[in-house]
Formats: sequence, structure tokens, C-alpha cells
Amino acid sequence: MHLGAPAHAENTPVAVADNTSLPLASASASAAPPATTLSPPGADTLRKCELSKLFFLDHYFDLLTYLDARKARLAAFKRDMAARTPPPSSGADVLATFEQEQEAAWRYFCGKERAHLRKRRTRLRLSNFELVRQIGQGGYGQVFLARKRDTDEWCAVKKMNKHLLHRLHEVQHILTERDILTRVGSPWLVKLLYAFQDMESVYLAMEYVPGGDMRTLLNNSGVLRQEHARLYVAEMLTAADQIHRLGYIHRDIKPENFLIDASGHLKLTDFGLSRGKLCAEEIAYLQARLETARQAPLVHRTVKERWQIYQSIQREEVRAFSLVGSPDYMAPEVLQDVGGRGYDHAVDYWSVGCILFECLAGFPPFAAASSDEVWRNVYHWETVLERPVYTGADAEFNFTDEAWDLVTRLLCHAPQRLAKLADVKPHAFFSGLPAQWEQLRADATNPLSRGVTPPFVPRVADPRDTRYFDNFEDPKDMAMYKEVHARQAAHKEKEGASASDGTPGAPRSAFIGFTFKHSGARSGSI
Ligand SMILES: Nc1ncnc2c1ncn2[C@@H]1O[C@H](COP(=O)(O)OP(=O)(O)OP(=O)(O)O)[C@@H](O)[C@H]1O
Repeated sequence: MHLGAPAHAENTPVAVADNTSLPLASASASAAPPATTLSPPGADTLRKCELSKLFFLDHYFDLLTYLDARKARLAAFKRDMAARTPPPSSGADVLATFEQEQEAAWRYFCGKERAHLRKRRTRLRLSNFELVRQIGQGGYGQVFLARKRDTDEWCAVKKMNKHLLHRLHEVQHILTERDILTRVGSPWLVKLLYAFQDMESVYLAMEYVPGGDMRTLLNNSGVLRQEHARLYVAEMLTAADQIHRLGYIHRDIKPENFLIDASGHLKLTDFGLSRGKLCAEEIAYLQARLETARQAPLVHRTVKERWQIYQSIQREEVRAFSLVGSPDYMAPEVLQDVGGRGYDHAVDYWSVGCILFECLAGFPPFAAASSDEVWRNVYHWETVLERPVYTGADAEFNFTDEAWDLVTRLLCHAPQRLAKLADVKPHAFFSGLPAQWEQLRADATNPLSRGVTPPFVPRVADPRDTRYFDNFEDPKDMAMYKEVHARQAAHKEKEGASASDGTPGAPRSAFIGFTFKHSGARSGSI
């Protein structure tokens, strides 16, 4: 109780989380002032609570480890000096020289300590990184391969324009991504090393994953052999399970979001859509898509037609962006439950089911000639989902019964869907994998091995080698991003117009709590 609080405060009813008022001392309850009930905290308040908790934990951990490291350095210095002390019988000039050396060493030691302190106090900024080259283009900014100048750490720096994020109502997504990335301690998920900002942009410096993404691997291989698909799908499910354990639904699982690390294993990234709730703009977007999907007649296409259409779209290689995740991999309940509250993590298992289908068939199950048609196919998924049957020389591409059975247990109504790792593992499709499942799990703490050797292990000559990424200096590669660039240019133009008519940009408070340094960077040598 507060020292200055009036005595009757002890009898004051207390509002508890479920809005029930409980009198602490019932005898004088009638004399007590009326109960003030608290409404449940909103998502923003909860996030701020969580951030403050993490901030203080982090702050004190950092402070204590820093002080320990500082004491240890001082003790080492003293030990070193004591070891060098000349015997007491030494002549006066030897002792005088030693004293001078001691003073010089102390000055040098103090100088280094001051430099450590300065470094701790400096704000992170882009100039602390050497941007080697662009390796990716997202809907809201670019990704660069970068080297942190003082620590020589290699990272992928994602740079996003604050005004664009604000204008597109994407601030919440990027904060979610930052929050998830800071909590990640799994080799199956991309780690965040640093997060920082300046007036124009926010930056996420993530661990650099050098082998490109699963989309490029699928485009280059056409279809995968079943044993390879089996391992990749097992890894995808393991990665999805890790994000579910953190209490999030990924909601945008697609081949582009699985990156291939130096040992050939997958890492899931892009957690921007993992927030449970949809914003008003996303709901409006989904409503419009749902209406179109409902009204337009379904176009019946054979499996072969769908394969051909998908191949020609892939040849055109235009990277498309969607506000609410990729429709090709989106579960129907996301499209139909526009409020975004009536579905759970099972939607991620649907997405992995679509990728499994694509690994074995060469096209995702609802592929179509236009995005409207894809949305329509997802809406009518029960009619559209078909087992591809090939004859003659192509018969080798037919799904095995186990593979098809797993597809239909992932691409089905949510209540019937396999949506737990423990339920998927015993499926016959994984019958060659039991030991490997165990290794995937058991080695989850060893980021390099993770048990099994994957079918493709990238070969990179040195850390600057970006051969598995698009070349952003090549006009041919750049053509793939014309849709994104046009969208960004249109927004920039609008931004210019609103700046001149006085419409406010992103408020400074929007990115509070964004800054982050991984623990190794703080408690290491500094
Ligand atoms: N940690 C990383 N290591 C290596 N490459 C990366 C990393 N993160 C992203 N990339 C590359 O940058 C590309 C774009 O990534 P980003 O997460 O910005 O975009 P996105 O998911 O396509 O878009 P959006 O931000 O609109 O969701 C990825 O497809 C990948 O090729």
C-alpha cells in the first residue's frame, strides 16, 4: 500500500482481470467508494507492457554483464602488472623505469575503457554497416547484404521507409516482425541481430542466410524427388511449429519465405503478417476479394493446363505482392473469415500442404492465369483440388498414395486437418524419416548440423558471394520487380502530394521501442 494512502483504502474493492469486483474486507464493503472496473488492456498496451518488461530485463542483464566484464578486465590488468613487478632488490633506475611503464600501461588501459564506454553509448546507424549490395526487394523496402564495420558480422539489412509504412498502415506489421525476431532462439527461424532507425527509415539487420530461397530452388528444379520433398516439408513443419510455440500464426508461409542456410537447411522468415488481427484496410481488401471470388464463375482447367499456365507465369517471373499473404498458399478460412478471428495456426499447415503439392507437381494446387482466378480457386477449393495424373513418359511424376493422402489431410476443412507436429510425424509419407525427425528435433540447438544432410548445399566462395540472389544491377532481373517498383513509385508520388498539402507523416512515437542489439553484441568484448 502507498504510504500516504488513507486507511480505508485497504477495504476498497479491487477490480480483477475478468471485471469482477472483489471486496478485500466485506464488513465495510457498503461504506467503500464504488468499484472502478478496468476494461481489458488493448493490443497496443499489452505490447508496450511486454516491451517494457523485456527492456528492463535486457537493460539489467546488459548492465550486470558489462560490469562483470569490466571488473574482469581490471583484475587481469592488475595481475599482469603484478607479474611484471621487478624484485625489491632492483636498483632505483630499474624501479623508476618500471613505474613509468606502469603509468603508461594504466593510461593505455583507461583509454581503452573510455573507448568501450563511448561505443556502448553510440546509437547504431546505417554508417556502422558497409552495404555490399542489394539482395532482395520487399513490398516496403530493400534488403542488402551488409557487414558491420566494427565486429565484422555479416548480415541482411532490411531497410523500410517510415512514411511508406505509415501510409500503407504497415507500422504494426513491422513492429510485429521486430518483436518476433527478437524473441527467436531457434535455428529454424531467422535471427535478428540489430534493429535501429533514423528520421527516414527503420532497419532490421538479420543474420544473413546465403543460399537463396525455396522459390528459386523450386524454379530451378521443376519438381522434387519424393525423398527430397519429404525432408524439406519436414523442415517446413518443424519451423512452423517453432513459431506456433511462440504463440504466433505465421499466415504467409510460401516458398519465398523459406531461406536456405549455408548447410542447406531451411529457415523461416518474414513474420510481418503474424499478428493475430487484421487491420481495416486488410479486411476491406479481403472482403473485395471474397466478393469477386463468390460472383465470378469457376473456370475449369485440366491439371496439364494449370501446369502450363504456371510454367509460363514463372518464366515471366514477376514477383507479386499481396496485402494479406499469398493467395496461392492461403487457407480458405482466411479468405472466408474476413474478421480474422475464427482461424488458428492450422492455416500454416494448409500452406505447407500447398508447398508439398507444388514440390511434387511443379505448380501449386490452385494456380491460375490471374490472381482473381487463384482467389476463386481457393474459394472453391473442394472442386478445384485434383490429384494430378500423368501417363506415358510423365508417369514418374504421379503422386504416390502416401503423398496424396498427406496432401488431402493438409488441404481439407480446418477441423479435420493435421495441424500438430505430433500428428503429422507418424504419417506414412514420412515413413522413411523417423530417425531424421528425431535428429531434426534433437539437433535443433546446433544451428550448423541439424542432423540430416539436405539434398542441396549452397556453395559460396566467400561472405560477399551472392550468387543465389537476384542481381539488382541486371535490368532482366529488375524486370521481375516492376509491379513492386510501380506500387512504390505511386505511393512516393502521393507522399509528395500529402507533404505539400500538410498531411502528417509517420508520427515519431510510432516506432518507440524499435531499437535492438543482440546480446552477443553487448556483453561480448565491450
Ligand atoms: N536474412 C536474410 N538473408 C538473406 N536474404 C534475405 C534475408 N531476408 C530477406 N532476404 C532476401 O530478401 C528478399 C525480400 O525479403 P523481405 O522479407 O523484405 O520481403 P518479402 O517477404 O518478399 O516482402 P514483404 O516485406 O513485402 O513481406 C527475400 O526474398 C530474400 O531473397
